[in-house]
Amino acid sequence: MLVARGLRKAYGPTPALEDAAFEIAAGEVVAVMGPSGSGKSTLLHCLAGIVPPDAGELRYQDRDMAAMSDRERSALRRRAFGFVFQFGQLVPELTCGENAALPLRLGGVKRREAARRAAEWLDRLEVGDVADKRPGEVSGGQGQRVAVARALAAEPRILFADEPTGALDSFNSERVMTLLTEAARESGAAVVLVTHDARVAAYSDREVVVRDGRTRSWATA
Ligand SMILES: Nc1ncnc2c1ncn2[C@@H]1O[C@H](COP(=O)(O)OP(=O)(O)OP(=O)(O)O)[C@@H](O)[C@H]1O
Repeated sequence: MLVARGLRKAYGPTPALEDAAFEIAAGEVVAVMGPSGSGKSTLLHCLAGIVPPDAGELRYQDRDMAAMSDRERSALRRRAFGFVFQFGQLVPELTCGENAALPLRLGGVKRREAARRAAEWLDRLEVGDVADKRPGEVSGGQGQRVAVARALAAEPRILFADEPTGALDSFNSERVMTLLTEAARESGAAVVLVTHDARVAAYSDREVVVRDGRTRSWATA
């Protein structure tokens, strides 16, 4: 579904990626691991078309992402990609239900239908009861589940998750990972999961380790 070869990216004199490779198939969960500063987030940002690599090949469903215009790339991100970050990044002025419906609304889905689909996903993530609350009124674990519901409600082909449980205790972390991977597998979405936590990586099918901007891949034990 997504294939990258020979990715390079430097921030000024600092190399972040040097000859990194990556691939992921539909329904696969791949953990990206490695020490702090090794290039994990940069790899995720390049794969998601957020940061343009300096060199290398990047193909989504056999389409060259480098050859796309900025507009095509952002349409692809909106339509086919979902995102979850360490801190849910919910919009504080909106209720959790409105937050979960937001990507659907931006994709042109009518308000009532978007609300219905968002509510279904909030229920699946066990946070249906906080739909009318604002993010400031819910716990970290609940907020993160809302963020996962928001990402999955839009039915992305690839979910990019950067330390999605980094701010959670171990109970919430395991629950969020279970719900996230179950939901992704059911919908056939691929998941690119950046984490430094081996317990989180254990939910993946395969691990890619980044060291000094270079990648190595193997099956999760
Ligand atoms: N926007 C930026 N401007 C300048 N340098 C950057 C930028 N983003 C990352 N870097 C540098 O690129 C290298 C790789 O960073 P990256 O964030 O990809 O690592 P990481 O493996 O995700 O780290 P962490 O686990 O600490 O989040 C580091 O040396 C970092 O300082």
